[in-house]
Amino acid sequence: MKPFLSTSIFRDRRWTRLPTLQKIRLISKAAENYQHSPLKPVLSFEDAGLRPSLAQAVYTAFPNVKSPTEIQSTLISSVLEGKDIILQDETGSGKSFGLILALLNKTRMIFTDDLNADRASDRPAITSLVLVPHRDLAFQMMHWIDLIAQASSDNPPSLASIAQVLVREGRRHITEGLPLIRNEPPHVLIATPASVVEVLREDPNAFRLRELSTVVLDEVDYMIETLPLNNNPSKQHIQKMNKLQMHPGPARALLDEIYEARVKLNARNRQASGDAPHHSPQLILSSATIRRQLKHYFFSEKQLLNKDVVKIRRSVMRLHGQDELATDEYAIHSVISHHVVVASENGIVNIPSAVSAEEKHTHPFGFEEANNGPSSAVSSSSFDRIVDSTAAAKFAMTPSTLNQNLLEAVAAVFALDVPSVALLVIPPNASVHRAVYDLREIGVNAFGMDVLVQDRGRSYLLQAGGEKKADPKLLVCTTSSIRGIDFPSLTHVFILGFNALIAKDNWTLTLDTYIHLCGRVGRFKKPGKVITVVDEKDVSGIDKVLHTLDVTPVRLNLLS
Ligand SMILES: Nc1ncnc2c1ncn2[C@@H]1O[C@H](COP(=O)(O)OP(=O)(O)OP(=O)(O)O)[C@@H](O)[C@H]1O
Repeated sequence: MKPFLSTSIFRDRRWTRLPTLQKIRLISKAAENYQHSPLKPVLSFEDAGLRPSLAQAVYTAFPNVKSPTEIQSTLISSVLEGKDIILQDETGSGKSFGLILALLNKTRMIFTDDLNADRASDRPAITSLVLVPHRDLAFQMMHWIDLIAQASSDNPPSLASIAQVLVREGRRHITEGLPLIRNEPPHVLIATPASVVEVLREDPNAFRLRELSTVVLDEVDYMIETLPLNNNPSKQHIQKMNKLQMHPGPARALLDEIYEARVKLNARNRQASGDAPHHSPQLILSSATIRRQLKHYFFSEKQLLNKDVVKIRRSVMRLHGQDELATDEYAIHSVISHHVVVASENGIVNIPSAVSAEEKHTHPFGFEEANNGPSSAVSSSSFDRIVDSTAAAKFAMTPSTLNQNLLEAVAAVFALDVPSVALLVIPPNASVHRAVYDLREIGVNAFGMDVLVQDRGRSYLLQAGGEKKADPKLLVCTTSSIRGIDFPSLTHVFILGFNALIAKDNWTLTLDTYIHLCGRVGRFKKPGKVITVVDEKDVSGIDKVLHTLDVTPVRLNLLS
């Protein structure tokens, strides 16, 4: 038998042949025609299809989780029926959580190897591969699974055989986790696409992708880059398209590899009779923001999906045309209040277009009591643990590239308004270490976010309350590690350097970035504040984003 991946990009780095421009221009009829699945009524997790022992462990591990949402009911039963799924609902509605439960419930894949005529041996294989955009989301999912396994009363197997994470981690070589995966293949492998590609390049037999039962792409639109559909593309647009096909990125490359057979079958069957049957592995795409261009990629350009895909969605905020739900049903309009602070040498003020909270009828916040006075001073010894002393010495000698007026503004609002924990999101190319250093220099209790470290994120993965703490924390991260992160006790998101988040020539992407950043609060309809801190030249940019999303900025009274 031909060794798996022997002619693939993982070994010799040859890329798939470029589709013609004409093909790219075709807008799929299949993508336009497929139907939404009717949502199932909310019953219990057992009724949705979870084993009673798994459902019981979920109730014990997550006391707030009492029954599935409509979306989760429909999702769990569709996953268990083996259907391809597109899952789209607003941020914080429980998509990832529902997915993990459904995957844990799937039957474990076991293969029988014929060692010789007399002896056959059963070999457990990886049942589901969950692809996520960054390591923190992988570890967050792993944490959920760990809690469920611990709460399980039916003597579960080792955690490693239930789930493992494969991501790039500091100086650790990516292949270091491989022996464990080989010896004890997990039921669910959670990985970033880049780490799977990297491992398979080094060892094409590291794991058998063809034996997978399910492949999930959570935050799919972040991992599969697509360009807006354009029937009259400019030269520049065509150049970008060609570049994307020459350098497809790890998620695209991995899907090409896993679904090679399905793509061929679909192409043949569509020519013959219009649609193809399912071909394993089951493919699940999930995000709050799945736009037309991405569907076009899966249905037309790659022919990975057919119209028999199950589309599960409740509320999708459309950027063009009519929304399906009343505006106040979206968390972004109802429970999240949006603020824009303009910082300059002269101080900080509200954006001119902001209205008062009374005019906006904002949701009353459960954390009204302001934390007056500056946040606790940071001792140099605790500082050394967070930014190592060599880095600190270097930072002290070099000017920061971060705008200090903006940092001062964050520090002021943080000190006056944040009861327990807030997130500060900085542009993808900015240094988290440097931002933490600069913030600590002005007295802010800042940490680089890391869900593996207790006081930098791990302890916030479960806490529900937004109660006032003596030493509120500011967790700093970049836009590339924010997707899907769920800190139930988070009340504030600060966004810095908004200009760097504006995607030139891709307005939808800019809007989606804002939607996901502010989606860290307002989760499961809990109130939260998003505070974008800009300098004067970026006022019109953020105004345009808010206006397009039908969001009215609210004045922060503490500035007046
Ligand atoms: N049925 C439920 N009842 C109560 N809480 C739930 C339920 N399902 C999920 N949650 C909680 O909702 C929170 C958000 O879940 P999750 O991260 O899965 O949302 P998401 O839709 O994937 O968000 P994003 O789009 O930002 O990735 C989690 O804290 C989870 O524990």
